[in-house]
Amino acid sequence: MYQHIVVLTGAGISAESGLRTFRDQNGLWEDHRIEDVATPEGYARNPALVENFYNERWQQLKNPAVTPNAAHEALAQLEQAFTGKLLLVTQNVDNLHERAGSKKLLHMHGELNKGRCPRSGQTFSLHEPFGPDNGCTCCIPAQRLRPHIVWFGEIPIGMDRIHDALEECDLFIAIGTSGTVYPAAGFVDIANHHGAMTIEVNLAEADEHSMFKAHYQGSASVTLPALVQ
Ligand SMILES: CC(C)NC(=O)[C@H](Cc1c[nH]c2ccccc12)NC(=O)[C@H](CCCC/N=C(/NCCC(=O)O)S[C@H]1O[C@H](COP(=O)(O)OP(=O)(O)OC[C@H]2O[C@@H](n3cnc4c(N)ncnc43)[C@H](O)[C@@H]2O)[C@@H](O)[C@H]1O)NC(=O)OCc1ccccc1
Repeated sequence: MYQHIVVLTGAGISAESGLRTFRDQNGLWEDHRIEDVATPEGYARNPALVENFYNERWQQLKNPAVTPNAAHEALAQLEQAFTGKLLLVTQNVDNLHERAGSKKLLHMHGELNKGRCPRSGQTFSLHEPFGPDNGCTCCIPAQRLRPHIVWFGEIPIGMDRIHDALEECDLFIAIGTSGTVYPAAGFVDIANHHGAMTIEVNLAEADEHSMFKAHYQGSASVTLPALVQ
């Protein structure tokens, strides 16, 4: 059977845990302009606006009602049970995968509960909201921590490791992602190009131009446990 699996997840896998997606109805981009809150230029223009955007999402993630769902758990169980190579690449900045027990995990777009020193690049766990008084401990004077998030126009994290895995994998599964943002949206092409089986799991029906060899329509928390058991 399969020897090397790469899984890619998007906001859809966390929707049933109560976290908003970006582009669905009532998505984050409905009441926030990408240019203002998810670009380095927007941050330079108005850091407080961007900090509010991430502080709100950080507070929501700390809400005890927000917990990993059956889809997160199914991936953690797959990692435990699978004897081959596996890499879980997430575009999500929430920590629901690691809270479900996933370890072979790469946050290609950063993490909500981390801040980064704009001068040294060092990251710090977030213990208080972003703001003018929340500075690094690696510089004198302390630098205002910026969200450890990959914004539009910035290079995603771990691209070499991801490319190596995509070129070797024999199974690529994409879960709860709209496939609208690159380079993540191009991973299926790389996997196909190397002869891998490519599967999409999404609430929406398959797009007619889909590059995936198989499509499972349904909610991640129902479809994924059935698929990976
Ligand atoms: C808009 C788009 C066209 N623009 C880009 O792609 C840009 C520019 C670009 C680069 N290459 C290109 C090529 C062509 C055109 C444009 C470009 N890309 C970049 O700027 C990237 C950086 C992009 C990262 C931006 N940051 C994010 N997130 C962090 C922020 C934050 O979280 O605040 S992107 C953000 O949107 C992306 C898409 O979101 P999804 O997760 O897919 O969520 P969405 O709401 O869209 O969809 C939800 C899906 O789930 C489904 N669903 C819902 N509920 C469920 C459910 N219950 N069960 C199952 N499925 C469900 C829905 O049906 C839907 O399909 C994700 O990546 C997400 O992280 N950087 C870069 O390219 O650097 C250079 C480079 C690259 C490689 C190597 C060297 C240099």
